[in-house]
Amino acid sequence: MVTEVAAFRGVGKSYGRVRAVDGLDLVLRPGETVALLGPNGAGKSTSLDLLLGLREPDRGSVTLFGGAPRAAIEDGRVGAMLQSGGLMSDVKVRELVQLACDVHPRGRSVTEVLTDAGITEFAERRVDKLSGGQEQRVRFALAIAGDNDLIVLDEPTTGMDVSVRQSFWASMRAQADAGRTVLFATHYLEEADSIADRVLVLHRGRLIADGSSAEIKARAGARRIAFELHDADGGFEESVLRTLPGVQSLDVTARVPGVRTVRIRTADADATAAGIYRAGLYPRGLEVAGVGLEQAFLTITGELDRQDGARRADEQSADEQSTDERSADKESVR
Ligand SMILES: Nc1ncnc2c1ncn2[C@@H]1O[C@H](COP(=O)(O)OP(=O)(O)OP(=O)(O)O)[C@@H](O)[C@H]1O
Repeated sequence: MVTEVAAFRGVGKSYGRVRAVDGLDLVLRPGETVALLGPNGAGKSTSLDLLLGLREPDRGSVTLFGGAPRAAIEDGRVGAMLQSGGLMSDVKVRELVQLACDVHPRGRSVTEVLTDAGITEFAERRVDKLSGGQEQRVRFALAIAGDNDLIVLDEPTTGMDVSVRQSFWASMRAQADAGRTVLFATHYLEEADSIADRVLVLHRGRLIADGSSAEIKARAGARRIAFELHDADGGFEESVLRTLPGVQSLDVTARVPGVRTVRIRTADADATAAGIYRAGLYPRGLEVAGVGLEQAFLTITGELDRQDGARRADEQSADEQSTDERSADKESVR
């Protein structure tokens, strides 16, 4: 029995000199709701195109349900909502959705699909009279027009305002609750955080994190500590705070006379808190909180950028050194 919904094995895809996907290894399992998160140009759309058989990898292999992506799509096991491609415009929403249900090998009832996508109220409207957000919901309806095992959505909430976005998330979650595997690409960390049970972070075509959003936040390691220091409890030097163990950044404000609010970002909240007391300070209203997914994401990608920068500098200095050595060799030959 195949227990993999999808698998990328050593996948690479370049456009000329741009490596859009660079050595991707990944398995999606049945019933997961997976967010593919990454900044612009990270390789999300290319990965989804490869998964759907719309592009061929230069290296490695991509399988869907253990076989070629196209075979799974022809069998009606996959529904997709992509960024590209227009909708047929001179038809009503209901007619378009009906058509999608009719041609799908495992088509569902049009009434059910309209309800699940939350578009019944504008089902009689012509497609070319819809707002951008409504159009996105119709695209979603087309992706769920059949009884698919996998639903792939590329930035589905682009163009939706906040309230529409939240009701759309409920529609996505309902698909996952019905046992379908859902893979969606997004820029919105909030979306990944609240819907996905697994978050994949792509950066420059590479998978740099894979876990629950809680695990990804924990990997970034940082915590925020906030408290007040009252002059009445004794004075303090800001340098004492700066040298506490684990401190990554420090912010001290004095909005009320005699009271300083201290905010610390730390790699080790326990050590920092112990250090505060050891320094003889009396922190009032001490709070410790984890960082959000956004901060975790920035920390992880920032670390990689620094590592890449350091590697490039090393490579450059190695190149310069070998050029120097070659020149020295030439000198000695002369
Ligand atoms: N058809 C193409 N021809 C040339 N380069 C391309 C093509 N499609 C994508 N790229 C490049 O490949 C890289 C990855 O692009 P991709 O669209 O997969 O990323 P993305 O994470 O989906 O970005 P976005 O969030 O902006 O949609 C980018 O540098 C992009 O400019």
